Amino acid sequence: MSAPQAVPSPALADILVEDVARSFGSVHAVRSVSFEARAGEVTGLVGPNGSGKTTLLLMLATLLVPDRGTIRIGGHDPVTESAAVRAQLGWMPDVLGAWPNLTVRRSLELTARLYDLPRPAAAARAEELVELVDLVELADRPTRVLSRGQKQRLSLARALVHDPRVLLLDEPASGLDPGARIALRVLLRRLAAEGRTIVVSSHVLAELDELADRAVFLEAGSTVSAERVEAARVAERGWRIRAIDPAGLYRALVDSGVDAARIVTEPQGLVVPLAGDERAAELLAALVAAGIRVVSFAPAVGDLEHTFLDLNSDGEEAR
Ligand SMILES: Nc1ncnc2c1ncn2[C@@H]1O[C@H](COP(=O)(O)OP(=O)(O)OP(=O)(O)O)[C@@H](O)[C@H]1O
Repeated sequence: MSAPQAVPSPALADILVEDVARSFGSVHAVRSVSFEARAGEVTGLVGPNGSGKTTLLLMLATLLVPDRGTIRIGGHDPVTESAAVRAQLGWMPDVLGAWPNLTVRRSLELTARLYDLPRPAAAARAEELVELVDLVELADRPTRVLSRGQKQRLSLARALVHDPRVLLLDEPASGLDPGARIALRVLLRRLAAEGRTIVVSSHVLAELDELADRAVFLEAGSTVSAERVEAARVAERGWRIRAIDPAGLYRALVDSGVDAARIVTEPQGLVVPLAGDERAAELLAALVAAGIRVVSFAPAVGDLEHTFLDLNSDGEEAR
């Protein structure tokens, strides 16, 4: 992820959100959110619990009316042109509201019929989708028997039924085992490469790091500014270093100016706080020049997680 924050530029935006707000009584769930999402890209929505991600997605999905601001999906307004928006949009909620007694196959057929597909086309689409999300073996079981991860996959299949150009996914990876997560990532990257616009909210930041082309950070219902995100991204973070000779590595780190009191020993290596890629590159060069046989040298957490944690610690200090 090289460009972590979406910067609005309406000409390129497939989804455009400008200064959107929504309250529930006295609770300001979304205070001021602005961002864009582009076709062919996966945009990640990142924020702590209660920061307004689901409320925002519901407004994009035409299911909740904003109190203020502008939303455009492919140029259409979800409030005044909800039919046009729904026709091009697939929505995967965080909890599947399935028809419990219908089979997986029937529930997909029925969803396709609701999108006006004729009966044979709906059956064929259901068949394609159970294969796509790997539910063939469960296709004739009622949806109530599905596990959480299997329900997530059915929910994704339902979102894809009408081959939408825009996909909104609320926590799609939650409940998925590691294999299913990789399959989801591969599928979403493929759908984006086909030119779709994909917005994903997730707490699984390592997952989003590999999936998202850009990220929008939310904090207490507002988008975090690009400047703050960049400052958090380049702030000091732990780098994990492993060498053939750990004791030699430790000595070389101290000789290179790293504060011994801040070196943390972990089973997978020594963790050292470093600010910025330049400093990391210098230290690696110094270790190699000192004859240390370095096996691995990488940030201890991914870009998104580091930025998220740094922004949150900012927020804590401000409170
Ligand atoms: N229908 C509602 N009525 C009252 N308050 C609500 C309603 N929906 C959301 N909220 C409140 O709005 C805030 C934002 O909630 P939202 O579900 O959008 O956050 P989120 O970022 O999706 O959280 P999480 O990561 O936990 O899913 C929370 O304080 C929540 O309690």
